[in-house]
Amino acid sequence: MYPQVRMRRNRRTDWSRRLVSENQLSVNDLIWPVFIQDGENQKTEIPSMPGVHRLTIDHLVEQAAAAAELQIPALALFPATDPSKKTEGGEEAFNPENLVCRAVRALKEQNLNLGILCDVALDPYTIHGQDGLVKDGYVVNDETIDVLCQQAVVQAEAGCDIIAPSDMMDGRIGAIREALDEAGFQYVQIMAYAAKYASAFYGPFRDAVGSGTNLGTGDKRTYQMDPANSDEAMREVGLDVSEGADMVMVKPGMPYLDIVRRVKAEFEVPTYAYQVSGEFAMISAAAQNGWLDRKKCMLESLLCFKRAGADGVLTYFAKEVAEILQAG
Ligand SMILES: NCC(=O)CCC(=O)O
Ligand SMILES: [Mg+2]
Repeated sequence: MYPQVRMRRNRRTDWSRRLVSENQLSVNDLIWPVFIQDGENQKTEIPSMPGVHRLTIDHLVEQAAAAAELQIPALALFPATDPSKKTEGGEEAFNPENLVCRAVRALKEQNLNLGILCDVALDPYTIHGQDGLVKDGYVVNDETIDVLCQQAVVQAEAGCDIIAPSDMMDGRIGAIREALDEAGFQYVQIMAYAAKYASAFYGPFRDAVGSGTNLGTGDKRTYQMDPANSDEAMREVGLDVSEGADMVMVKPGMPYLDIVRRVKAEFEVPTYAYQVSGEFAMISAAAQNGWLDRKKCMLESLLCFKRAGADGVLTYFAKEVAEILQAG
């Protein structure tokens, strides 16, 4: 067709590039994961996530107000549990006075226009670092679900807006939906970690919440998905949607954009990607070395989630990106 067709014609000027642009990143696409710890007026640096800190509740409240001001729609809370509170059965998960419930109540008191998302899984609370109860070396499904339902209900009681089961037990979405409804929380949303892979990209997160040392040389391959699989992700998402998930998530993000694309195309439900700690660490570390442009790579990686079909992204860059987007 050349020279009649010249693809470069539309790319020649800034205004034309903007005119033909197919996707955009907006502040409305961001969910900000935040690490929390016990204590007062403390921030603890996470060495494998440069610039990210674990915050005590007072600092969390400040950061949440800043996030709401920037119009970030939601925050996801991740507690670093005091090791003395970890047990074989993870009972601290359903203690209404646990760190995450206290943090949610403190945030809700502020009446911010900001959704609060809490994970449901036992890994922050167990000695072995697994997401469920362990019997004879195996993470047992149905017994775990009973505990997850209790955890979901105490989090909803504290004021959590979005319950996000990240455990990958079979059947937990339906069971948690029923438990929430029975407890009177018909309007608490569920974002299912529907296609969560057994990934090596979670390393820095486990440093941040302190579950890595508990997990040791263990892994989560009997419940999280094999990175080799894609059809299986469609079955997982289909089940979670049929059990009542309001939104679904694919995790990790960048190496799994094909999964995001398939989920959005096949199910047409609100679909999110989690740009996980290892992805954050890669971009941050390369930028610190002067090997990548931090701002450009951050924005490009997030735009690409949108192009793949994600309706939003959980990203540790959320606040930084929101500041850039709001500045125009
Ligand atoms: N359930 C939450 C996570 O496991 C986050 C993983 C990460 O950011 O690496
Ligand atoms: Mg599943």
